[in-house]
Parts: sequence; structure tokens; C-alpha cells
Amino acid sequence: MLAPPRDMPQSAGMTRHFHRIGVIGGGAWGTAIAQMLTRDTQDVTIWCREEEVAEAINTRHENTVFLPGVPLNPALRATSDLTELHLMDALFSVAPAQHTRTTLRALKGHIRPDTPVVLCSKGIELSSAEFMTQVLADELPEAIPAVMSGPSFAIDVARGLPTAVTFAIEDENLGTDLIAAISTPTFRPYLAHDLLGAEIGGAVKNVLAIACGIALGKGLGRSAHAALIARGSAEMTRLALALGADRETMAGLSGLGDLVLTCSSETSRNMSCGMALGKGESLEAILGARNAVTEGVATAPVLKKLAASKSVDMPICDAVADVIEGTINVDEAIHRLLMRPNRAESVIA
Ligand SMILES: NC(=O)C1=CN([C@@H]2O[C@H](COP(=O)(O)OP(=O)(O)OC[C@H]3O[C@@H](n4cnc5c(N)ncnc54)[C@H](O)[C@@H]3O)[C@@H](O)[C@H]2O)C=CC1
Ligand SMILES: O=C(CO)COP(=O)(O)O
Repeated sequence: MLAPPRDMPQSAGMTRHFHRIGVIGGGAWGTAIAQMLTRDTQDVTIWCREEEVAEAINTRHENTVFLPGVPLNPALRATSDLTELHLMDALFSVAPAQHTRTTLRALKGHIRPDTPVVLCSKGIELSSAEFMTQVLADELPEAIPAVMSGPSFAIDVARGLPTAVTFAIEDENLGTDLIAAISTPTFRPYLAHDLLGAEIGGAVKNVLAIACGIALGKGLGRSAHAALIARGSAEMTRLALALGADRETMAGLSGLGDLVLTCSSETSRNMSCGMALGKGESLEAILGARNAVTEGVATAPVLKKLAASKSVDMPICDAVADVIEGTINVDEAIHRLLMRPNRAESVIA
């Protein structure tokens, strides 16, 4: 395990240890995180909703459904019984954003007060317009929230390729101890304090990746693609400032870092969904053909409402929401964006 970087705050008093870690969610990302966390000094249990996924991880040491082809550490234990995640030293919440509330609710009354719950899902809850920290506060108010977000494809992390993410938590000492427990030479969490900013980056970049995919699928070229990333970054920053998050976070791993990754690679489910839309496929056909969550599809409409309620101008995200809701088609969305009046480049203006 790596020593903490020299400029990280050192823990005051006793170092906190995390011997028993629970991961909520046996999709690709939960599996990659569980694999990365499993080591001699740490017992990791991953909760999988599907019994066959837990069975495959325990017997074949592979998540044959959501992360096929990656050999997993035989020490990683899987269960389909959420009660086995009671009383863990730390939890990682990795169910899709629209299902995070129900999984956290099932742990109500069964976590120690002050258990860190590291939120790793990227989205906004459709029914409440809440980010994951708010959902956690509703369901497990005794938990200590942290947000881990950044440019990190599950397949890269599971294979041990170098990855860096934002790790946002209010208590610097606890954050330092947690990062010391989870980091590896190839998985580098950077300590931050802006939880909301990290969540905004993770949720909004998925919607922007759909827009970038549409542009590439339609053959609009790399110049248009780059313009969407830059103007998308302005939209993300504008929302962050309106909601009270830090501008600096938007330029970091969970903002610009993840925006660039997700908008540039067909490995992204959001970007590839956009590309298929741009090529003329229907949303129903695209989603029906995949066994994976495409978070931007649920987030776009609720993001549109949230931005409107705060009077934040987010034309690219709004256009994606309208395409997803079927009120305009892809050509109309492109026309609408291109016909906008000229304006100042500034984020705020
Ligand atoms: N896959 C990746 O590379 C990364 C994913 N994430 C985020 O992690 C979260 C989870 O995504 P993945 O692990 O990729 O999922 P996935 O697409 O690999 O698998 C879908 C997951 O949804 C779960 N699910 C379906 N219906 C459910 C229900 N009713 N209740 C609870 N769970 C249900 C399935 O059990 C499965 O774990 C998302 O918010 C995603 O944005 C974040 C970083 C990287
Ligand atoms: O969040 C991700 C990479 O950081 C994964 O993006 P997709 O959900 O679009 O695949």
C-alpha cells in the first residue's frame, strides 16, 4: 500500500482502520471497487442483487453478468443478502442512482453511528431531484457521507490500470485514514472537501456524454465534439456555482477529468447511447439491447427541472433531456443549439 502523499494532513490522534468493508451493488463498478479494495488486511463483502451474480463471484471468481472476463481475487466474498452488510467499518454505495435509496433504506438501524458511506453512483434521483448525499442523509442520517468520483472505467480499475479520482469528505482526518486504507499504487484518490461539486460533475457529465455521442453519431465532426465538451463544462460550472459548490472542483478529476473521459470513449455507456441516437436508433431499442445502466437517461430530465428551478442556463443538457423525453428529435436539437443567439463566452454571463 502506498504511503499518503506528503502534503496530505496527518490524522489527529488514533488512526482509524477499516478491516471489514461492504460494497453495495454488484454491477461493473461495484465489482471493480470490491476487487480493488480486497487485500490481506481487509475483508470485503459485495452485495449483489442477483443471486447468480453472487454465486459466480464466490465460485468462479468472476462477475460473469456485469464484468465478464476479469478474474477476481478469490478472497472477495459476495452475498445476495443485504443483512450481511450490517455493522461494517465502511460502506461503498454503488447501486445505480435510481436504486440507491431502496438499498440504503434496507440498512436502516443496522449501521454503527459514524460509519463512512462512500457514494460512488453518478446521478440525480428522478423522483426527488436529490443528489446521492441528500438521499443518504434522508435514509441513514447517522452515516458519514463521502463521495468518490472521477474518470474511472470499471474495466480499467478491475484490471489494475492507473486511475485517479476525487475523494470528497468533510473530515480531513477521516478522509486521510480512508484514503490510506483504500489507495493502491494504481488507484489514487485525491482528498477534497466539496462533496456536492464532486456529485454534480459525475451526474452532469453523463448527460453531456450523450450530447457528444449524438454529435459524433450524426457525423458533425471533432470540432463540434470539442465545442460541446467546452460549453458543457461551462454549463456544469454554472450549475455548480448556483448550487453552492466550488469552481475548482469542476476543473478537477470529478469535473473536467470525468467529462473528458466519458465524452471521448465508446466504452462509456452514455456516450455510446448518444452515438446510437445520432445514427437514428430509438432510445427504447438502445436501452432494451443492453444489460447496463445508462445514468444520463434518467438524470437528463431531472437535471433540466433542477436547472430551471435555479434559473441556470443549460442549453446542451436541456436539448438532451428533450430528445430523451421525445419532445424533439435529434435534428431539431442540433438546429436549436446552432440557432442560439451569439453570447459572451464567460460561464456566468
Ligand atoms: N461502470 C463504470 O465504469 C462506472 C460506473 N459508475 C456508476 O456506478 C453506478 C453503478 O453502475 P454499474 O456498476 O456500472 O452498473 P451495471 O450497469 O454494471 O449494472 C447494473 C446494476 O444495477 C443493479 N440494479 C438493477 N436494478 C436494480 C434494483 N431495482 N435495485 C438495485 N440495484 C439494481 C444491478 O444489480 C447491477 O448491479 C452508476 O451510478 C454508474 O454511473 C461510476 C464509475 C464507473
Ligand atoms: O463514469 C464512468 C467513467 O468515469 C462510466 O461512464 P458510463 O456510465 O457512461 O459508462
